[in-house]
Amino acid sequence: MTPPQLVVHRDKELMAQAAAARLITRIVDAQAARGHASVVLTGGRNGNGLLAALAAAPARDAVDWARLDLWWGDERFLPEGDPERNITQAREALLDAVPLDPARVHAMPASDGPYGKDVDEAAAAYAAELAAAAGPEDHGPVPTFDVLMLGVGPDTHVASLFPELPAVRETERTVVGVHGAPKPPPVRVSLTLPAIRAAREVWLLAAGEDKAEAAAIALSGAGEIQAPAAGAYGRSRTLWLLDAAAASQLPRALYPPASA
Ligand SMILES: O=C(O)[C@H](O)[C@@H](O)[C@H](O)[C@H](O)COP(=O)(O)O
Repeated sequence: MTPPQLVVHRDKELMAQAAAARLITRIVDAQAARGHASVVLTGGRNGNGLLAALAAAPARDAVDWARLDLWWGDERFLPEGDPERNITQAREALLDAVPLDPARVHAMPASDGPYGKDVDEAAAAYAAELAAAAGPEDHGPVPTFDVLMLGVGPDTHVASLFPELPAVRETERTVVGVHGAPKPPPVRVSLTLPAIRAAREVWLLAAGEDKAEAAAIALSGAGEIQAPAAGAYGRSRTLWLLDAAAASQLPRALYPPASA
């Protein structure tokens, strides 16, 4: 497990801009090193705020968008094009504005897609797509994502892994169907903790006072079943990107003195 590093920004706007700049650099570096990059997107306001900031950043043109694979950490199991689907929101915030290769945009299945209402089938299909994209250099049935982003819920959930629900206990499968999520909609598709941990870098985004308790709990040694965010870490880096409000309840020993 890579111990979390914390970066605290003054407010959520600055956090989104700085994270967008960081993501551009990370993608450009990965493309220079390996010819392509892979990023896992998250739903939620913070993730979409980052994408909108990226859309507005002039440096976005430094990215070779056609050599970028996009995956999702979770999806709300709703019909294609539903405004509540994470991909619909990501398209609006950024994806429609950049020249991506559609074959590299790995949407999670919709509830009116080939698996119909069967969310478990849909999850298995996404797991198969991930496995097909993994190469011999990867460590298992999931590609080594360059950056995997996660919003953090006030209850410490990440992706659609909610405290104590079966999905957060999954140790074998890489993608699961989620039933009865406390955040609407109740039916979702989610990467599991083992899939999340295949990433080189995991970035957790938390802004606002309603995230302060969750950040403090997850960063104070809580167990991952009770606090899923505590179980989200990357192979080489785990980065918490916070605004000052979300950092306000962190134990003093953790709070980076030079920031905010
Ligand atoms: O589908 C979703 O809702 C998410 O992927 C979810 O895990 C989200 O990232 C958090 O709930 C934080 O959301 P906010 O950034 O809006 O607080």
